[in-house]
Amino acid sequence: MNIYGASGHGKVVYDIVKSRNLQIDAIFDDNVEIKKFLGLKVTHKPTEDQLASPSVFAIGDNMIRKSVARRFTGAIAEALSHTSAIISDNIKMGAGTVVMPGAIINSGSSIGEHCIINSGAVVEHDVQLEDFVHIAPNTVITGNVNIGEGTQVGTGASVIPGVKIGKWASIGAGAVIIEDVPDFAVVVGNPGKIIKYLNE
Ligand SMILES: CC(=O)SCCNC(=O)CCNC(=O)[C@H](O)C(C)(C)COP(=O)(O)OP(=O)(O)OC[C@H]1O[C@@H](n2cnc3c(N)ncnc32)[C@H](O)[C@@H]1OP(=O)(O)O
Repeated sequence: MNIYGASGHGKVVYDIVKSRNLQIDAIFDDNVEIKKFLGLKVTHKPTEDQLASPSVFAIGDNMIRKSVARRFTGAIAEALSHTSAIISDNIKMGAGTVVMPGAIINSGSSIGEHCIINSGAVVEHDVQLEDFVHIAPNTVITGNVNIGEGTQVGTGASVIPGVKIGKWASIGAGAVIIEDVPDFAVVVGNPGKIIKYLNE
């Protein structure tokens, strides 16, 4: 398979692929200045043959990951998880999603495409995450929470049961979310308060 994104996030995705004993065929990156990644050659213009092998987008920024994924013409990898992650059999996970070391995803949850469930994050039962969501390291999403497309929940944040968070919102590191969050809102603190809205 291929890793698209020769970045810090890409290094952790590399470890996931290695933990599964999968073969890495190529590393892609749009930045022509990046020539090497963990000792491997970086490809800037993939060939048709390379595009036939499934790719995972190792790009931490949700908006950039979406734009790269949407214009990509090659095969896309199935969801990929580190062997140390604990994932219920009773969940759905879309293509391109990555689950980092030590993360937990419990029964009844549904994870969209190209999401990141980062190191040590907990996604409890019956959670629904739309595409391109990032749950940052050590964050806790409790039961029956819904999170819209492209939202990032910052490291160490907690979301109490049943809360709905809109699309392309940004939850600050360490925030405690106890009520619904609208689309594009930036929320920080305990209890979480809206400080601004991101430009649609
Ligand atoms: C493997 C990995 O590395 S995954 C990476 C995961 N990434 C994260 O967890 C990052 C989470 N991001 C944050 O917490 C950011 O601070 C954000 C998104 C909430 C806000 O970022 P910005 O829009 O740049 O806001 P900015 O830094 O200008 O701060 C605005 C105000 O909010 C406050 N603020 C920012 N973040 C927080 C926070 N997490 N908790 C409390 N207050 C905060 C600032 O102190 C500032 O207050 P002031 O106006 O009184 O001075």
